[in-house]
Amino acid sequence: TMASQGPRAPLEFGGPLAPGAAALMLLLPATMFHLLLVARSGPARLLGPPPYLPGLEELWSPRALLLWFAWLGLQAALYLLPAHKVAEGQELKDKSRLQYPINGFQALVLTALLLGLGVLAGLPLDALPEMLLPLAFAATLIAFIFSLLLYLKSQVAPASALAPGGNSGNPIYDFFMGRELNPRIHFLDFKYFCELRPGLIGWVLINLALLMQEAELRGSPSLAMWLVNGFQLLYVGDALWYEEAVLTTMDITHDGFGFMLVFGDLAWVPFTYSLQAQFLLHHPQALGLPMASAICLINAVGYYIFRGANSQKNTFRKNPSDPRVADLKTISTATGRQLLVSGWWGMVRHPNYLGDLIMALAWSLPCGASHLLPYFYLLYFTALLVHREARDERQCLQKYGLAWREYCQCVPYRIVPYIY
Ligand SMILES: NC(=O)C1=CN([C@@H]2O[C@H](COP(=O)(O)OP(=O)(O)OC[C@H]3O[C@@H](n4cnc5c(N)ncnc54)[C@H](OP(=O)(O)O)[C@@H]3O)[C@@H](O)[C@H]2O)C=CC1
Ligand SMILES: CC(C)=CCC[C@@H](C)[C@H]1CC=C2C3=C(CC[C@@]21C)[C@@]1(C)CC[C@H](O)C(C)(C)[C@@H]1CC3
Repeated sequence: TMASQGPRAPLEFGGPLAPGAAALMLLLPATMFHLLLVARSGPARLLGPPPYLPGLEELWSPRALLLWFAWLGLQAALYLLPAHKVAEGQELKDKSRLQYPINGFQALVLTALLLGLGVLAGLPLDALPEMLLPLAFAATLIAFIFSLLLYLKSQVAPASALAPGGNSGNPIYDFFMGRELNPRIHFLDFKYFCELRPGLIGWVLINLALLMQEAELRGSPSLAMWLVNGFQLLYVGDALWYEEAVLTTMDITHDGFGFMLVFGDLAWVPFTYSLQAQFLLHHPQALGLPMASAICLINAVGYYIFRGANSQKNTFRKNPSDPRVADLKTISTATGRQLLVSGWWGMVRHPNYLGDLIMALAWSLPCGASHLLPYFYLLYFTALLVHREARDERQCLQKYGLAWREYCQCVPYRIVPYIY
């Protein structure tokens, strides 16, 4: 059936004109290439001009495109392997629930095993850092083409399959936000697959390749490089271990799958989230044990809050009488669902964001204080989470009305206690 226009939602990124979707579609790839170029330049100035503008011959490489297809094929094959659990997503508009395989951690381990065997057999993993520019260019091309295919696919999707936010009727805005909520072919759910597999695992793979190249260059990887690799591997391992929790995030339940998420998942995450390791390869930092221990402590505190808060909410949402959460104070809402007002969710309204931000700081600190560049992730992530918090707040107010206002009165701070 042809899609009829579903309910119109307010535009979430300021409409199709600058600083809206069209501008972001240029700005996001431009920022990614800027970061890639600046990280390898001597001065490494985040706010300065890029050291040079690369020609097409430096960006375009059929080998890089082939590598991407091989990587996507490998991850899709691992996704389609039998899973120990198949989870059900949230209820959709038509009252149905989609099924999702829970085998992301297995995919991470199998990827590591396959790559380990590959390296033993002579796979030149340390050649990857040299290919970052063409790989990022290939990812950008794939993101544009894939988003276009998804936009076309959404034209033949039933109205009930459309996302609330990507259905404005403006083609540029809808291409950016994504029209269809959960585009999939049979069991292969594109958004769920892209959010957790090729980009996230690609990110730690790029980090590892940078570590190996540093070892080749300087005899052994630096302590700073070990810390960045370890912290970010923990983050990605955690995301895949608790994979099922992603099914309740707004990306899966509310946002369409358009250029923003496709580019975010496939290009932005692997190539900009690995910025600290890229910086360290070209700008080695001396890091003493006392400072390294302090940074590990900061990461551990951040992880403790992040995991504690996310697990507490997930446990509560699955079963409010679970003994681990049964003693927490709650507010009842008209929907029949309850809101936690003590424990982590009584400290601030988004304790998980706070933990995530503390970890972001710990990922930058090993890079020293001489440059702003390695702190880019912290700055971008603060902006992303402030914006995300505002969107979630709007959605919760709509869902829970007065009960949400009562929660805001009981827990007045959003992310940082007594500050914000
Ligand atoms: N590294 C990265 O680039 C990014 C990381 N993240 C991380 O992803 C994780 C998920 O974040 P996100 O999807 O934004 O949202 P959350 O996991 O914070 O979920 C928000 C939802 O939780 C429920 N909720 C809110 N308050 C309460 C309460 N007091 N008691 C019970 N339930 C409550 C509401 O949904 P309901 O009531 O319907 O259950 C609300 O919509 C976070 O840890 C975040 O830091 C996010 C974006 C990018
Ligand atoms: C600037 C730009 C292109 C924005 C797109 C935003 C995306 C990069 C992020 C939106 C939500 C994300 C999440 C994660 C990664 C970044 C994106 C895709 C996430 C998979 C990271 C790991 C976490 O543990 C998580 C699973 C909770 C998280 C989910 C949201």
